[in-house]
Amino acid sequence: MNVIHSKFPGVKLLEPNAHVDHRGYFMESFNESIFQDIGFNQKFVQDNQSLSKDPGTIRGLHYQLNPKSQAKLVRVLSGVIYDVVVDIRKNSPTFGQWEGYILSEYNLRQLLIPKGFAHGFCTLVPDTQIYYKVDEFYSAEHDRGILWNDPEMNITWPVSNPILSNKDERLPLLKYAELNF
Ligand SMILES: Cc1cn([C@H]2C[C@H](O)[C@@H](COP(=O)(O)OP(=O)(O)O[C@H]3O[C@H](C)C(=O)[C@H](O)[C@H]3O)O2)c(=O)[nH]c1=O
Repeated sequence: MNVIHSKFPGVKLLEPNAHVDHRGYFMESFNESIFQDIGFNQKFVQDNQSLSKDPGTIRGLHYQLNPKSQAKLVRVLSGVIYDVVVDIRKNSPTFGQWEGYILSEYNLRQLLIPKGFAHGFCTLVPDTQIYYKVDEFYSAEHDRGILWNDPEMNITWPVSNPILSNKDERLPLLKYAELNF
């Protein structure tokens, strides 16, 4: 597993070792020992999967409030996404800063996102399916979000008129978001 560090301590891009042969490839898509080796000792308790039919779909930016905040391990089963994290830890020197990464069925990259970050992605091709592990169960009452195109965050998305859920269309700006990290 190759580990690529990001601008945020704790946010890491992971490149699994794919064993390629004439049939295709095999890889260990998750191995707990590797996460212990990189200092991630939380236990994943829930797996999620979503399909976005059209390119230019943005899901996010989402997070759960403490005590139900979630670390996430995101990967792409099929398709390509531009995956974005935003530091929402109020006392962090990088509060409100973001970074984006291309995850795809081709680069097999996975993104490890610790608690304290909002997460969202934009699909770049049709029928993109993502699969991600979280270390805290879903809690609708702790589910929060930040508007994708908040001008202060100024995220450079690959689309300007995305497909959004009704919920995501009405998310607050970061400065009005409820945060307790
Ligand atoms: C997240 C979640 C949702 N749901 C239900 C709630 C809604 O009735 C339905 C769709 O939920 P939502 O529109 O929040 O799904 P996404 O827009 O894909 O949100 C997710 O995508 C962004 C990028 C994330 O990082 C979050 O993990 C997650 O919020 O599934 C559940 O039953 N369990 C869950 O864990």
